[in-house]
Amino acid sequence: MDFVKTLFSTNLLLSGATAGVVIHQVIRRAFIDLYPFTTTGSVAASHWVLLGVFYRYGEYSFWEANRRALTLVCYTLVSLAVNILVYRAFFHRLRHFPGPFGARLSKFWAVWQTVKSKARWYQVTQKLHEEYGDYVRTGPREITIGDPAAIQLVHGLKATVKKAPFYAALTDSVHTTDDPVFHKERRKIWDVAMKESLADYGPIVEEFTSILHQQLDKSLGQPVSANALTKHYSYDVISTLGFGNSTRFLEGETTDIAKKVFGAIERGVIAIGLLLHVPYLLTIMETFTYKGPMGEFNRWAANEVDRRKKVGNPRPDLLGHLLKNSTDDAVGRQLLDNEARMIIGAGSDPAASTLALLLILLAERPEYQSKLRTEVTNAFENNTYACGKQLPLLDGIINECLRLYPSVIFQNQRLTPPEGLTIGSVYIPGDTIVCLGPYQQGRDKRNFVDPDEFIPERWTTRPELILNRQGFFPFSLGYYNCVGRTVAMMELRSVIARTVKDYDISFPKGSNFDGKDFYSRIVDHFSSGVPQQNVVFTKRQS
Ligand code: HEM
Repeated sequence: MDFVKTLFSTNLLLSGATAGVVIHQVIRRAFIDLYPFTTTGSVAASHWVLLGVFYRYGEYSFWEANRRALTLVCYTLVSLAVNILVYRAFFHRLRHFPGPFGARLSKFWAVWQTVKSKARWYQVTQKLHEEYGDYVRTGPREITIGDPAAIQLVHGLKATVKKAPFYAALTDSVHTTDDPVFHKERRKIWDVAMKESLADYGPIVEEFTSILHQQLDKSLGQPVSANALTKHYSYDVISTLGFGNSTRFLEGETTDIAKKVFGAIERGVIAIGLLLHVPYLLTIMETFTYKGPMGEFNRWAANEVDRRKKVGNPRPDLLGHLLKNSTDDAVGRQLLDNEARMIIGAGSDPAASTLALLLILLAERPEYQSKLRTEVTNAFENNTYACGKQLPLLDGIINECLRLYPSVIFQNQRLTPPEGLTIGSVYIPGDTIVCLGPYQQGRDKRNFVDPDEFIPERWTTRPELILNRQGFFPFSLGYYNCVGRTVAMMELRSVIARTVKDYDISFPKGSNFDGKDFYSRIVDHFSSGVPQQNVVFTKRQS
């Protein structure tokens, strides 16, 4: 009975309802969801404070004081939730933007759409643009933009936006930070590291392409997984460029630890694809999985940093530069561990996806293999090819692959400055997350003629098929663009040029490859996940 009396106490009900209104007004513009532990801690702390107040100043037993404190906290939370939902639905500064009703209320709507679309959020946003236009509200404080006029304002060098809270949800690195000052300082170090070693990276990339070919020679005429082959290649290359220590996947001499680590990365990116809509869950996941599924990866990266510190490296590597430029304390050490993981995560998956797609696109189009072969053969000097070298059709094929299927398919979320952002006649209020991605722009009729068609000539002999070149930014743009772009292009050029020169690429006999179905199954987990596909390599007579 006491319990029922407490539960229906008018005083508690009114106090809770009022507290909900007040708290909502205070936190309305803040990203409290970025601090899940502080938020949960504050709720728990408020229960204990209220218990103390009721016990000390009210004439209640401990258990009654506890009941009243709990009831008041619950009423406050319910009132807060109602306030938040009503405000988001009808009074929010983004209320004039069209979009599905559920998206106004919570980002869990986007999580649900991701689940329903089998991790193809990029297809969901594409449909939303068709239904609602260029500016669609995809979250309580999020707008997805399809308007090409916004590209430079969101990603260009003069953009006033910064990285969105998603980036701050993960541990600090050059990529995962929303602090522009920290990013600028750290990015300078990465840029110098890349620039100083570029000439040394070329021969390393070529060496691994030779190893890849040695492996192909062992399985000529047999089905080979394009996904596994390119993943092994990109892991081996990036672990050597990054740490001076190849994972040796291509040669099949890898360790169990490396296998476990890279299995953990694959599971990790799937979780990121789902949870990037709710960054606070990413923070929680990262905290609790340090010793869990991703723990193996974290420990491996930390060991690599230790090993690299001890042994030095006669070959130039990225970590060597970062070591020289990080403080020798706990903060510097943590940053190095985070960036060691970054090197592998950012450096392997996107390059592997693009390489796999290039092999599949070429297997589908033997006519491009023969055109490319002519171009590449003429570019060989003394029987060698320098992967830094641009070739028109080769780069056209790579560009067309990245335009149609960008391997970082994430919409590069940004946050508008407090004064907001104006694009033509559209005003987006301050502190809004804006999403503008390479997939949607690459497929836009305002940027490309026949945008869904694979036409490499638009980059060579048919420039009239490109209406707005700015619509092509698979490596992003501006200050936050890809630091590894040149290395990535070296890998793509080296593998594709040399493979097409020496091999015919085809699908296994009787496989009836259905391109429309295959490409529609590409999934979106920050980088793109390419469905499993076998290809066959046949050696050409030189
Ligand atoms: C085909 C291959 C690749 C593609 C398509 C690609 C694409 C991108 C894109 C779109 C971004 C911006 C992401 C964002 O704004 O959240 C990015 C950032 C980044 N990429 Fe790449 N990338 C590739 C390969 C590489 C390689 C080989 C490395 C080498 C380590 C690398 C390192 C990075 C880093 C460190 C960043 C963060 C840069 C910053 O925030 O300042 N990427 N990449």
